[in-house]
Amino acid sequence: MSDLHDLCRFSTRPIDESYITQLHHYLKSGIPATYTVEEAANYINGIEETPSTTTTPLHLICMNVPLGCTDEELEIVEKMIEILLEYGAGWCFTDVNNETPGCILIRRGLKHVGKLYSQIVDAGVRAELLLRKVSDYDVEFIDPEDVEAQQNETVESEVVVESKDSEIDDAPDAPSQNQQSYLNTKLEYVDDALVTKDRKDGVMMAWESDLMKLGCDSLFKGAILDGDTKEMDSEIVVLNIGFGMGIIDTMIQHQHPTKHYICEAHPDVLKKLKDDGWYEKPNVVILEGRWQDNLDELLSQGVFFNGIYYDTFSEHYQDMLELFDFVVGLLKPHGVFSFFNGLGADREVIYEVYKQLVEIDLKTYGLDVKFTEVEVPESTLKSNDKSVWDDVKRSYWSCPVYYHPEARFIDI
Ligand SMILES: C[S@@+](CC[C@H](N)C(=O)[O-])C[C@H]1O[C@@H](n2cnc3c(N)ncnc32)[C@H](O)[C@@H]1O
Repeated sequence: MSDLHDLCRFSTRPIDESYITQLHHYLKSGIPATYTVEEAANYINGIEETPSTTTTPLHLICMNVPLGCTDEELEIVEKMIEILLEYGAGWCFTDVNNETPGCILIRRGLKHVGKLYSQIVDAGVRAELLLRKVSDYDVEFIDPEDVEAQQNETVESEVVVESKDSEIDDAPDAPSQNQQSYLNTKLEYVDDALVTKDRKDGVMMAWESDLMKLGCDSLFKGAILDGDTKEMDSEIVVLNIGFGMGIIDTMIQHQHPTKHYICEAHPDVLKKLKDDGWYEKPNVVILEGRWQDNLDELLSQGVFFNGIYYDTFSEHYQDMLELFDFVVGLLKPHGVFSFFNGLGADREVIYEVYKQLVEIDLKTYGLDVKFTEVEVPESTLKSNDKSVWDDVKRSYWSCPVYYHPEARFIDI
């Protein structure tokens, strides 16, 4: 334990300006804001190997900020967090309990106390935007510690950006991480889920039905031409990307759209579409293959949609950004774009970061996204005795609230 770590434990009260002075002193004297308790312990004990967990000063602050601190003390703690972040403290390092600083605040019931939590979420958004710029411009780092810090952050953030999955133990070529290996993997429809046959990764699960209902309703809101008179479009055309269990597509069919496009890439799912008679439905058009290989054609045909829904598997946030290019070209002026919002959803704080990021990204495409907060079934939380993940190897959800997105062009 170093002096910096001691300071972040708040062993003396009140927490006053002297904390700020000391923090500045340690950081200016060269102690990195990311200096971990594990590194300090190794240093003291003469151990050379790099520790696998990273308990940073930010973790200590979140762990030790007193529950009953005064407003003045809280302001000092917020200032300390601000300073540490300015000095490069990472927002998504994980400690020995696999918790980030934000996770600790949530566990301690401090999510809504002062600005502590939002400071960390904001830092997450900034870090993700910065990392993107760094990768875009291939920036070179001069200080090796900077490289290490960025790499550490990237480890987590790469995991986060998937549309449906994120657990750290997966190899980059695992079906959940790599689209080609997913498409080569056998799938299996079981009772309440679609899973990969060998690993039992959940591709789609019935507990999401209520969320699909929200998605379906959003698509048809894009058919309303005038909010006051409720005048409807004479032709209602919708596109769903990712059939899975066909939950949202069945709901869409019940609304009798003029045309219903379904884009699906996996051969086993396409077989299910055939077996279940989807090819014979008069208003259904099946686009076989990945959306990346199909949507160009729709653009050149001049097809426009009242609603577009996106819910795939084994895709990354970067894929979604590429999809936005098509969305703006394919959506009617009153149209609605929605998607299964599982971005970073296996960790609440990351889920919040991606909620803000996707809002920023959609805005650059002229789309304004509104989120509706929905409580998800308790059975989706792994802490429960009986959970929806019992027979599934990997879970992709661990947040109490779902943020249902509905995006429209900004001036509509
Ligand atoms: C989570 S499921 C969709 C579930 C669906 N929303 C429902 O209500 O049942 C994801 C589906 O997307 C498909 N998929 C994955 N990547 C795709 C891509 N690039 N283009 C089209 N479909 C894709 C998968 O094969 C899978 O059937």
